[in-house]
Amino acid sequence: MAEQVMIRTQGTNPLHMVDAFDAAFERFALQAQLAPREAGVAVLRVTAAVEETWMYQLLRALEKRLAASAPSTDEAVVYWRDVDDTRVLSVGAAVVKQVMGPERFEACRAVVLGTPLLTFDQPAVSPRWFLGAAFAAANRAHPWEAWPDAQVLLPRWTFERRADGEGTLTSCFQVDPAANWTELRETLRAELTTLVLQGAAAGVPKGGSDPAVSAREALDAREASAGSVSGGAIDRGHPEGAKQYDGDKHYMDAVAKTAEEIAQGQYTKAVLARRATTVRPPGLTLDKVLQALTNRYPNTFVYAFHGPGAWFVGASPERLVRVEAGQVTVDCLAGTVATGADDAESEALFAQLFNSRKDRAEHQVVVRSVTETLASVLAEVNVPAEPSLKKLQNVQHLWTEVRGRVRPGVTALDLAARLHPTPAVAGVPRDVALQVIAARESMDRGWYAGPIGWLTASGDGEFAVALRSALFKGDAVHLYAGAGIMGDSQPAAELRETELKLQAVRNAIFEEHA
Ligand SMILES: C=C(O[C@H]1C=CC=C(C(=O)O)[C@@H]1O)C(=O)O
Repeated sequence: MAEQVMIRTQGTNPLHMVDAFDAAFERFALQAQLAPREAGVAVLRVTAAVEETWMYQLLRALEKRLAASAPSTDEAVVYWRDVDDTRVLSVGAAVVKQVMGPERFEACRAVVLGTPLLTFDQPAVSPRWFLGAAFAAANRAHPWEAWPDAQVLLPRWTFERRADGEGTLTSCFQVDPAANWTELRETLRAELTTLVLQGAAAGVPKGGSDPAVSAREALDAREASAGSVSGGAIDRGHPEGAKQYDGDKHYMDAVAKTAEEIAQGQYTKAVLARRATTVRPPGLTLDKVLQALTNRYPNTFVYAFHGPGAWFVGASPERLVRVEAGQVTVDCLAGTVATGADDAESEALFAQLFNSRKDRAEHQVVVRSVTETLASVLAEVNVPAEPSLKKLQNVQHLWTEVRGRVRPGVTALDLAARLHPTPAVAGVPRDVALQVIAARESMDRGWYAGPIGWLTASGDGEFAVALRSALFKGDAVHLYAGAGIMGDSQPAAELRETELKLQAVRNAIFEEHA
């Protein structure tokens, strides 16, 4: 039996999760049979020591498994790490809905609020639903073919670890009054055991560490260790892969034309983005990329969403909205300058940014629009008089944190749907900016600059704007970045700015070559 096998780890034996879950399941099944209810999704949560290393290793094993399956396989896997350093890894789906069309957020909301959840815990457990969405509901094009306009997901397994080390395992699964509890228990137990062992096995340091080693082999290999995440070797022969820019000249022409129209007073602001495609270094695993992103950009949301044949990965500095117990927080992020070689240079550069008329105007457009959008749905809105600094490893931004109190019944998703797309990624007026973007970018943004994050049926949740992101598809990595264009924008400067932003993910990919 799995629980009798010693899995040697640096921390806690991850198999304890199976026993904790099993005991909770037994209690749940008993209560459910005593108090039969309608069909719905059962929610079980147990306290569990979820090791960070094990999470990365499980992700590595899952990536390997998904790469070996059909290219269209869109099995749900989400990694999410927030600015408070809570890390979440979810696998599988109890409920998943992919939505196309402009009513996508309403459709997702209906799924979340309309799914009956069964829990006997007090207070009731309100599990995280993950949601990811494209920048625009549009015909998807390369490299986003087959990706939905939005996807909402109630994971089957969610492993969570907070910064203070507290961890939980949450399981969601369909039940009905006629459920065969014995069978269900066996099925879930076997699934969880496989996941736990896949995570442990991905760290086995035997002869080059093959993450594909199966759970069964891991059981046999009693030496299994959940130790270091040394990962696959990166081909040092390709320092930056075959770098290929999809049209620098095209981008600068688009900026020039847009700035001219803005200077003529046709509209106020538009954010133009571009894509750069690079070759994925052979042997590079996503867990390494996520670790590198977290180390480099600790004050960002680090994420990985698995979708049809690809992974959407990034480290976003911008919170679209957070709702927690009625408190709302929204980031306004716009206005960018490079980080200097040392603190003094960084401060001097930030002072330039702070005093730049163009950047302050670009920033203020976002603050005004966000404040106006929130005014009608929040009971109270607080806006600092001046922007402050959001400093990242490679860039610095003007940042205003808007706070408020939500009116009853308004959810994090409602606010995200209203705010998206903010002028930090679209422009002002919104409809004109969206037309300019569609006409000038000549690419599909896909999920870049869309809202990604989580919500619960009780209305809490947190969404980031999916910036500093890349789509990992086959051996290609498609990186995305944009810049806010104003009437006095200089094409070469905006190109440089997007280049700095593209480096966020590129540097994490190639850091092994530094
Ligand atoms: C559109 C992006 O950044 C936004 C967020 C911060 C600063 C921005 C800027 O200065 O243009 C953008 O509004 C991106 O990273 O692709």
